[in-house]
Formats: sequence, C-alpha cells, structure tokens
Amino acid sequence: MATMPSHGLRHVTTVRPWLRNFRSATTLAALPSSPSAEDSERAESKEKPKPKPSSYFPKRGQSLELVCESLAFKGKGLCKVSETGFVVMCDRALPGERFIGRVTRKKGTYAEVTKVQTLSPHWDFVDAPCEYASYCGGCKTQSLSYEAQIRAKEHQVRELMINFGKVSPTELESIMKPIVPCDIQFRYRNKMEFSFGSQKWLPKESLHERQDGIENYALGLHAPGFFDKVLNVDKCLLQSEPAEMVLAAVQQSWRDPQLGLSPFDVYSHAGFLKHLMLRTGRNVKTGLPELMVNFVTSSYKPELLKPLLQRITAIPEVVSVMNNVNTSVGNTSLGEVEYTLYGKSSITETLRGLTFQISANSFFQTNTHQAEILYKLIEDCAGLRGEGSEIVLDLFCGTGTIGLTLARRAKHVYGYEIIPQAIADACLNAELNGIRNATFVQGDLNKIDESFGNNFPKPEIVISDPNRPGMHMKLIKFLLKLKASRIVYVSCNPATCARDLDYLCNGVVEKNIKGCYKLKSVQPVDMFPHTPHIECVCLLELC
Ligand SMILES: C[S@@+](CC[C@H](N)C(=O)[O-])C[C@H]1O[C@@H](n2cnc3c(N)ncnc32)[C@H](O)[C@@H]1O
Repeated sequence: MATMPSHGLRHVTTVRPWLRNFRSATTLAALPSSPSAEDSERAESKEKPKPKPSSYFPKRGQSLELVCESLAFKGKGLCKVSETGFVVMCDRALPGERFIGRVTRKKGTYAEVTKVQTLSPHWDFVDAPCEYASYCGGCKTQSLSYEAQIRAKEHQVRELMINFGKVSPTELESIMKPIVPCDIQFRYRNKMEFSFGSQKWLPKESLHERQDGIENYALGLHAPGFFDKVLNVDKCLLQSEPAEMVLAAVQQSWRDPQLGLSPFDVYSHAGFLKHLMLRTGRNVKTGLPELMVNFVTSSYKPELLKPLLQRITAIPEVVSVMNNVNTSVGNTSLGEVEYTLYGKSSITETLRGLTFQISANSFFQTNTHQAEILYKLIEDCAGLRGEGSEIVLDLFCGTGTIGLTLARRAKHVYGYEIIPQAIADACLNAELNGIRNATFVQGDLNKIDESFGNNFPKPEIVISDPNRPGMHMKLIKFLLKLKASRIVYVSCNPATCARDLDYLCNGVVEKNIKGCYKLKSVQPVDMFPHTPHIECVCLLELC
C-alpha cells in the first residue's frame, strides 16, 4: 500500500507539556522539575493560552475523539484532548491516527484509553508483513514505516534528555547523534520463547469460533494483558529461518491426541508442556547457523517428547535439544533441573571476534547483528588507549560480553552482576577466549556499601549497563565518589537513563549530592525494530 500523505502536525517536535503531566505518574515522579523544560513550557503557553489540563479529567468509560501526536513510553501513542490539552495514552495508536478511544484508566495526571475505532489511519502507513501484527504484543509498530519508527524513537530520546536529563536543547543539539538504525528489520532475534496454553486467545470478532479441548490449545505468544491466553502463531518473522522450521514442525504435531501431550494450565496447574524456547547461534568453524530447542515442561517425561524430537532433529541446523523441568505452579521458563535430550548442551555465537558459549538459560544479546554495532560504539566511547594500562569496571556485566570485548585493550576488567549463572558463564567465556585479565563477581549493585570500592583498583573507565529501572542511588553516590575519568552508560530505558545522567552531571540538590560529570555524547541505537525498545550509549567525562 502507498505511503499515507503526511500533514502539518507531523513535524511537531516541542510537545513537552505532556512530559510534565506524564512525569508525575511514572516512577520518575520524584524528579525535580526541569528549569529548561519549564522555561520552554512557559514560552509555549505565552504563545497559545490553553485551559489548565489539570482542570479537566475525562471519566472512565467516556469516549473521546483523539489524534495521536507521537510515540511515548512503551511505544504508547500520545494524544491530547482538543481544547484542554489533557494527555491521554493509547496502546497501538500511531502518530497521525485519528480514532475513537474509550477511557479505561486514570493515572495521576493523564488517562489511558483503548482504541475503539480508527477514523483515519496513521501517517507513514505500510502493510505489516506479519499476519499477527495487529494482535501480537511483540511488534506493535510493524505498520509504521521503519523510517518513521526510528524517527519516533529518536524524538523520544531527545524529549527525555531535555526534560528528565535537564540537558539544554542547544547543548543536546551538539552532543546527540542520529539514531543508528538496524539494517536487518526481520529475522534479527536469536532467541524466541513461545508458550503452550490451554486457552487460545481470539480477537473479539472471532470469539464465536471458540471451541473446547484440543481445538482451544495454543502455542505462541501471550496476548498483551492476558497471562492465561496465548495467541497461536505458526510463524514469527523476527526469528531465524531454522527456528521457523522448528516452530512449524512442533505446531504440526503437538496436538495429535496419540502423542498424549497437553499444555500446562495456569489455573488447574495440570498439563505437561510449558514453553518452547528457540535459540539460534553460529558454528564458529563453519559460520553456519546452529539451533538449540529447549522444551520447558512441568515434569521429566522424555518418552513423551520423543515423537517431537524425531521431527525436529531432522532439521539439520538443530544441534541441541534441552529439557528444562520446572515443577513449580508458576509459568517461568527457568528449570530447576536441565536435561540434554539431543546433541550438545550449549551453542556458540561470535561477537566482536570473541566466541561465546550460550546455554539454555544464559543471557546473551538477542540481536547479534546489532550487538556488533552497539559494542563497537561502546568500545569507541570507552576510548581505551590500548597499552593495557587501564582498569575497566563493568557494572551489570551479565555474561561479561562487554567487559571481555574491552579486556583486549585493558589492564584488567572487573565485572559485577547479580545472577550467579551469568557470572559462571562470564568466567567460562573468559576462559574460552583465553582472557586472563578479567574478574567477574556476583553481587547486588543495589546493596553496595562503603567498602565496595575496596574490591578493585580505581578504574579509569566505568561501563554501566543496568536493566530498565536504571541505577540505584547508592551506586550513583558511589560513582560520584569514585571519580573515574569516563563513564559509558549503556541503557535500554532512555527515561531512567536521562534521570541517572542528570544525577551524575547535576547532582541531587535535596540530598546535598553534587554532580561531577559532563555529558559528552548521546547515541540512540535501534536494537529491536517494530518494538518500542530503545537502546542508548552515553559518554560522561569527569569535570
Ligand atoms: C541490560 S543487562 C546487561 C548485560 C550485559 N552488560 C550485556 O551487555 O550483555 C543488565 C544486567 O544487570 C543485571 N542486574 C540487574 N539488577 C542487578 C543488580 N541489582 N545488581 C547487579 N546486577 C544486576 C541483570 O541480571 C542483567 O544481566
């Protein structure tokens, strides 16, 4: 389908008042307001007086006609109620889309709506290649052109850096680099986890087709907001071709009543099959893909899996079939015990010239292609002299991938991580690559005390790659006291990233904490096309 014509609203870049509304309802509520943001808000309000958004609050169940202005937190569409400017967030509303939304939830100073009917479609429309795109929680923006997706992500980072990071717009202009797009927009994921379920999720219009028993079984992805319902999928365009073949082979046979297989039921806790995890790596000698299939089951009954095993091991890329047994009533994919049903117990992948061994439960960057680019950016920011004289502190090191890629040019790398298995993998990966100047330690970085800095020599470079909540204040205080020359902050959540950058640069006045860093660069990277996720690599230098 042809691209939809754009109109005047498309290039609106200063929509900051929503952040003021939105901020108080997020985990960032405690942030002091940004003078630069307030100044620009004041400037805007002088130009165009509007009724105070706080004086208006739509009722639950109320229908509103809305236009989505941009994408915000979690990729939700940001809209403002006409006349009042009141902020409304809507899942799956895309920029430019005019629609009727029904208010479902009031959240602090904004409301959430669900889309009832699209009146006119969004800008930059493209046909979504995946048949499940409009239901699946994975790819929410597949029908938005890729160019528009990355523009929206870049815009989001810019807004957050100005409003939460308190970087002035002029300064940001000189330090924020254009987002690095992902050249591969499909088949980029090396890991997919599908769930077995006894209740198939159906779109509203097909609910009358609901059947009982086997017909209601599903293997696929949880429908957004439903822990008990699974959207049955026969393919997923994000995974590799061999993984696609395995999924098809399992789908063709697992419901056969003669096999006696049943999905785990989250209510009755009966049933055998919990998850199907597919991981794609690469044979380091041949460069060809190799695949691990991991069945997560509620008990250990290998004879039940035998017929499936026969089918999937006929696919040449399958080199490992694992069985993680999780007997708990919960539905997590981590097994208490792990069995190798076929082939090897791990697969391999290469990243920045190093080899990594990946087992069923070890963490590894899910987009290997883009991780190469991300890690190169991190290396560039770290700016190691290469004489082997500098100490690197790798915080939130996972399986040590970043630290190990830097170890070649460093004197020593010290990595910290909370998950013991990840630390074990990091040590194994160091050994596998003949790296002896790296030490990985298990520990909770949210619980460090005064003595933390005694565990390693003073580093010149700190890499910090926290998960979504960002860094704990204890760690911020530690870094401000440590005063390493450079901090490379890698983030998968630009909101908490902007907050932490502000703390490191400007301190926290209420807590009498002084900042001592200067933000030198902000580089957004798109690791996951069609999803709301945004990665950023930021460089801070000691003032
Ligand atoms: C975004 S991942 C980064 C992993 C690694 N740097 C990489 O690139 O592969 C964040 C890591 O932080 C770890 N983590 C989360 N909370 C932690 C905490 N409180 N203390 C230490 N590590 C933590 C997670 O287990 C995870 O491995």
